[in-house]
Amino acid sequence: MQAAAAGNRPHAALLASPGMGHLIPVLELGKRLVTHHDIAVTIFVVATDAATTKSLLKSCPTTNFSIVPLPAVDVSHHVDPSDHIVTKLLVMMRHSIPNLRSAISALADPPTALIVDIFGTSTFPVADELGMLKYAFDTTTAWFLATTVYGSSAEDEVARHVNSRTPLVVPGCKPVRFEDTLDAYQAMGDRVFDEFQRVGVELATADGILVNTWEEMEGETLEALRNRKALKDVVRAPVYPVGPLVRPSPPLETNEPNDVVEWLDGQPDRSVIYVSFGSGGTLPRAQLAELAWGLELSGQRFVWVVRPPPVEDGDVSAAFFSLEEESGSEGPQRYLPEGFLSRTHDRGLVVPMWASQAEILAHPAVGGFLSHCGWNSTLESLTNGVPMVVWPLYAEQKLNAALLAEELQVAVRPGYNNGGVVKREEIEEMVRRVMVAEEEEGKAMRERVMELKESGERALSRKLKGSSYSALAQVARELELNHQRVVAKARG
Ligand SMILES: O=c1ccn([C@@H]2O[C@H](COP(=O)(O)OP(=O)(O)O[C@H]3O[C@H](CO)[C@@H](O)[C@H](O)[C@H]3O)[C@@H](O)[C@H]2O)c(=O)[nH]1
Repeated sequence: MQAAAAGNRPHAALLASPGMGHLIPVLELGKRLVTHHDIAVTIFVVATDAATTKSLLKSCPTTNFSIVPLPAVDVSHHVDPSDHIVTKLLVMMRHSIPNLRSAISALADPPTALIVDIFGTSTFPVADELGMLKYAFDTTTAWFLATTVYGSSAEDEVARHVNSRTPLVVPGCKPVRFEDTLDAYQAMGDRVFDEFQRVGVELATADGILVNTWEEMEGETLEALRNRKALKDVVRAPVYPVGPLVRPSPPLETNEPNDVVEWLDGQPDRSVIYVSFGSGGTLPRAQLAELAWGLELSGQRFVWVVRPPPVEDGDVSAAFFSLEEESGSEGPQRYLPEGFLSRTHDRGLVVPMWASQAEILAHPAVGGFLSHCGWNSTLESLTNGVPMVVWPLYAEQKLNAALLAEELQVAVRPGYNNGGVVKREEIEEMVRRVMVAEEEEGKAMRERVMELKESGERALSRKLKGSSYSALAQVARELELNHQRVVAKARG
């Protein structure tokens, strides 16, 4: 834990739900509020893997920035082990409300705003009780935000979408195909659906919603969230696109020895495809084998972060709460095809469980990313100019895949196969389409990615007063005004 935030500037409490995919963008938002907008920040973190969290703290500001872990809550009596990951997260966050309330109340410098990620909206009443402004931070796309809020107000339309497998038409946005829809909608009738619908309702009560996207990335959807009557009526709160907020790769002087980076140093530029399924993704055993074969047949260099297959084949988010290294010495050999590691040892690196992804994607040797398209991984890829093979697994990832492959055309994706195994030939072909330098398609994708990378940089630029910089500056102004009101009231 670092020193408590203090001083006369506005102070915001940020709340991160479990999982690196939520903690990382919340930390980045906090850093930016401190360094660019002179806001003091305290970040409350609900149970996340301690070792990896520690590694993230190295690049955090040392003043006006504190991190407070909230005590772990035992929700085993409130969720079933088979419940969807989204249900588990939402229940954990709800049961963290008393801890959050006492932790905020214990701060010497009381924060005047609460900013929560999308799983933390149930804590808004704490902000109301303590007279704080309340903001949500959508750590994924504007399209997801529009769908979630609209879907919570149009249950009949969602039911039609699910039952007749027709697209969900969210006003002003690209329609959501059933095949790309949110996990929570596909599970209509299960607990996760009701839990998720509640998020949409709570989101609509925020004083503002920050989104990790930018104007050039999702201009049309952002416009719909702002101006289209049908959506504006359900969203109500102003929407602030503040992205792309991504974890920087460590600056050179703080680099620690890293085997993967050393290996990449020896490879030609843009010759390596990086393969990873985010902080919680795993593949069933049969799919792991096909992926190994596909990579081998593609003839391309690769770095692959591998996790053991889940006990239940369908449980593709199995590693979400547990990133423990495997015990025993066999490691990935146990579940990869026999001889794969020795046949590919001169052009491939298999990394068990976790790799320093931000550094890897920033390396010039990396020319493609096969990813589950979690939004942080996506942004890390785009901001490094790396086109993708997108392989969505759960949550809103199919929506992201559609955006990347069809709308932005910076990725290829497997055909729909109803959850079956993607075959080695298809994997080989996708990898080659992105990686082989002579492929026109790959070249065109790379150019589009570079345009997005540059537009993202412009959006964040303080000097150019870019759109995302200005949106966060507006939020900071609101915090400042509220802070002044609170100070004036306290003085009587
Ligand atoms: O070996 C690894 C694996 C992951 N990461 C980092 O962990 C983060 C993973 O985030 P993300 O790519 O968004 O994946 P998830 O952890 O799966 O993210 C959850 O949160 C995202 C943002 O809300 C959603 O888009 C996803 O669907 C949801 O699963 C990224 O910053 C990665 O760089 C590493 O550093 N090393």
